[in-house]
Amino acid sequence: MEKLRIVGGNRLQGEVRISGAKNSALPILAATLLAEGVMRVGNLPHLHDITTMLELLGCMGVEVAINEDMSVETDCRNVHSQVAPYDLVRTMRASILVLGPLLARYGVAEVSLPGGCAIGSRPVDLHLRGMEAMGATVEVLDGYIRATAPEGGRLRGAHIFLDTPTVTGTENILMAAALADGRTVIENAAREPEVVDLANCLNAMGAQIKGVGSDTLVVDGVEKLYGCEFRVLPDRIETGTYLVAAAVTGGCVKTRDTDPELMEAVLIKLQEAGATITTGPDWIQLDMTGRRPKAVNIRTAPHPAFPTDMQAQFVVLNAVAEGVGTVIETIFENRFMHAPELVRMGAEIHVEGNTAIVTGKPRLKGAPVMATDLRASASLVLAALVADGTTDVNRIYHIDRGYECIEEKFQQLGANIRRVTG
Ligand SMILES: CC(=O)N[C@H]1[C@@H](OP(=O)(O)OP(=O)(O)OC[C@H]2O[C@@H](n3ccc(=O)[nH]c3=O)[C@H](O)[C@@H]2O)O[C@H](CO)[C@@H](O)[C@@H]1O
Ligand SMILES: C=C(OP(=O)(O)O)C(=O)O
Repeated sequence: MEKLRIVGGNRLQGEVRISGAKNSALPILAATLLAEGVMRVGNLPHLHDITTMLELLGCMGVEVAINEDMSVETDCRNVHSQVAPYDLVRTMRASILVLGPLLARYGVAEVSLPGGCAIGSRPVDLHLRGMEAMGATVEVLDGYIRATAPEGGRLRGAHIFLDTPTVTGTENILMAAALADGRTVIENAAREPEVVDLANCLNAMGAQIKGVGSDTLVVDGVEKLYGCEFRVLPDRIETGTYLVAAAVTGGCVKTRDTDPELMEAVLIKLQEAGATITTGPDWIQLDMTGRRPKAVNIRTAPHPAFPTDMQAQFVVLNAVAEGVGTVIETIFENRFMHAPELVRMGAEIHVEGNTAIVTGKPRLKGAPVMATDLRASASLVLAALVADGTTDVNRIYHIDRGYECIEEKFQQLGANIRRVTG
């Protein structure tokens, strides 16, 4: 098994290129199922989850051509299956994103029910209720969601109120509504930049979506969507992770090909921690000038508030900061799996329910640690970068789901990090 071996203590300096956003690329690739003609998607990150999504599309009969610049071309002419099998869905929950497009375009979908995962139970009831509101018959049988469009094979527009602004739920309903008969209104919709990116892509394909970026999306269904060229937006979570790496090591890092407008809540907290942030249209630089960060209080909530996908990284920031920081996780019920591993590295963290109280220590100590989910893994890498001695981060397949070339990018910034086997 591969692991990352990190010797801590180097102050990170330099520039790093930010990849396309995983959480935008995945729904956009699923949306290619809706296109008549060839779709070309650019700025795709080189990640396991992207490979899994391409494999999933491939097993349904989508023809996928990968270009050297990591853009892909998809052609749905020969789609012969509307099944998302367990073996692929279990490795990537986001496979659920094919449900809406399959049902809208082909009138049927059979998608393995994604199970719970380390961070929480993560039900998909709101996705299913949305499809039912649009007239679909949905049943869960033998671990599979089996959904069928009403007679005539076309979903109907509907008024849908989401109990909670689910990100992939909003995306699934949006894709289904784009080809439905009539108007769909999605209220309490998620407003994450990745939902906006998908909506912009669908509109470029010929969809009629209004209210993009707000919590009320109005979709007038069209009969056909067409292929187009679309470039995925930059990954705000990858950007934030490299900025926190600079902050905890007292360094100065410029993230390139990113977008400061996507991450206001995170940048405000980094400034509160004592970092000097400068930005341009497509870059963000964080300079810590060798100082230790100050502890900050964090409360995760749907966009535009502080993102849950940056929570673990800020627990590490607080773990090495001056003072005490309170971190409240309101999105997922079990997203503090990094805390016990960080405690093994000398951090002082007390978790009670959805709150972690983190008392900063001047130093952490290297140790073998185990990653349990994607952002928890990233947080362990950040802790290792600042810890005394060597840390082995095990089970890094989680990291490879979400961070492109992580060791090369950190090496470029002066970190002592390498991938080892065994
Ligand atoms: C591929 C992708 O984009 N993943 C992101 C997406 O996950 P994902 O879309 O799975 O997360 P959701 O926004 O759906 O989850 C938010 C909350 O809603 C609950 N819920 C969700 C759906 C549902 O049908 N019923 C229900 O109760 C969930 O359990 C959770 O408590 O948004 C999360 C929250 O920003 C991020 O952490 C993930 O990185
Ligand atoms: C939780 C995440 O991803 P996923 O929804 O794919 O599990 C994440 O990107 O942090």
